[in-house]
Amino acid sequence: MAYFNPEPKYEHGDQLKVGILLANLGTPDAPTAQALRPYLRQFLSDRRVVEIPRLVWWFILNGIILAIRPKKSAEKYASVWTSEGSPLLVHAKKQALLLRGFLAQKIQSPFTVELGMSYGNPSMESAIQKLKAQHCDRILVFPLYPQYAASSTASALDAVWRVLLKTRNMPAIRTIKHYHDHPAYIEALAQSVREHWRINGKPNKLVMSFHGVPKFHLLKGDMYHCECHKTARLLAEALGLNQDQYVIAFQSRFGKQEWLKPYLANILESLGKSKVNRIDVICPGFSSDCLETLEEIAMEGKHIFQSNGGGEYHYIPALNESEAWIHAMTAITLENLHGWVSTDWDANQAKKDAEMTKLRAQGLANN
Ligand SMILES: C=CC1=C(C)c2cc3[nH]c(cc4nc(cc5[nH]c(cc1n2)c(C)c5CCC(=O)O)C(CCC(=O)O)=C4C)c(C)c3C=C
Ligand SMILES: [Fe+2]
Ligand SMILES: [Fe+2]
Repeated sequence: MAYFNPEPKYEHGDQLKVGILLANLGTPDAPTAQALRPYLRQFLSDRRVVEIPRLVWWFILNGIILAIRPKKSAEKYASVWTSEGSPLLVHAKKQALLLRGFLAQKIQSPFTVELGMSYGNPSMESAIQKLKAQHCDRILVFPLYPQYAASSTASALDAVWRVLLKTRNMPAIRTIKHYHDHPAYIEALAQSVREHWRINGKPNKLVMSFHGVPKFHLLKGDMYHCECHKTARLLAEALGLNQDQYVIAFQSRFGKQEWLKPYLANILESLGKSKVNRIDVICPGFSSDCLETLEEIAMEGKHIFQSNGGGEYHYIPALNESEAWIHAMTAITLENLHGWVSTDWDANQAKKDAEMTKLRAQGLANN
């Protein structure tokens, strides 16, 4: 079998395009143990996700985790699965469609948008092949993680590089590292909170929960923790919250190692025990609702808080397809496409420049 992927047929004169590759984590194909096993194997074999010596980890993964977790996780997935499929994939597909539509209002040169996942389907390979088939010679990779983490953002990029290693005619590549402090992203979050408060009134505390990672990632130079804190501070500022009105927490601890603290479960337990009347929980690091938000936060989190004596518990949905978020995605994309596409701004500018040139030639303009 050939090592390199076949190149699409190219005729002289075929139009070259810019490709925008939305990259996300991925999800199982079905909420069943059979579908969970290959998904979890691929996910948990990623060295960026689990950094335990390979041989030791091989025995733990195959002997213990893949024997127990698929069934347990499948039950959790079944509780959030929709008629259209896994929430993560359903939202990611809609975001890709909407982004294409919003960009079409702004970009005047040929472009396209595809979605690729680090684990599971649609794979990064299939996404890049679709871009190549449409003659994309320049690709912007947009990982849908606001805060950079080696275990999420860099894993998505690794998946892209693995495909490119087998590509003969390499496209030019640009990548977006993060957008944790982008004003349009912060504003999209703030708008979703304000809208929730307009309908439901305000809570006693806003809990901002981020996906956790092992603590040693931070100690070894992964700045994810700092970026989560910056997002939280900017969101609190946008909402006019003082430090007593919000708290930051990290969720989804996996395994026995120490992870980033405070753990969400401990925060919810102590807020419950303090008999707090109402808390709202938002997950600013998740651009789409998924297992981690709909099951762990909206269901499990509520149970922890209320079984410890807490009152009302509101989960504020992820940004999903909100207009402000698609606007933010559009802004972030356009900022990273400078020089690769012509926008309506460029076209207007070109028109103005042409008019000025004409006026100057006629001696009518002074500057
Ligand atoms: C084993 C360690 C894990 C690290 C490190 C990790 C980092 C990390 N994950 C996300 C986002 C998501 N993770 C999701 C599911 C999920 N995460 C882990 C483990 C680690 N994640 C597992 C084993 C699973 C699978 C589900 C389960 O069996 O519990 C999801 C949801 C996917 C879905 O289909 O809905 C997301 C999203 C980030 C952003 C991150 C690092 C910052
Ligand atoms: Fe995770
Ligand atoms: Fe989790």
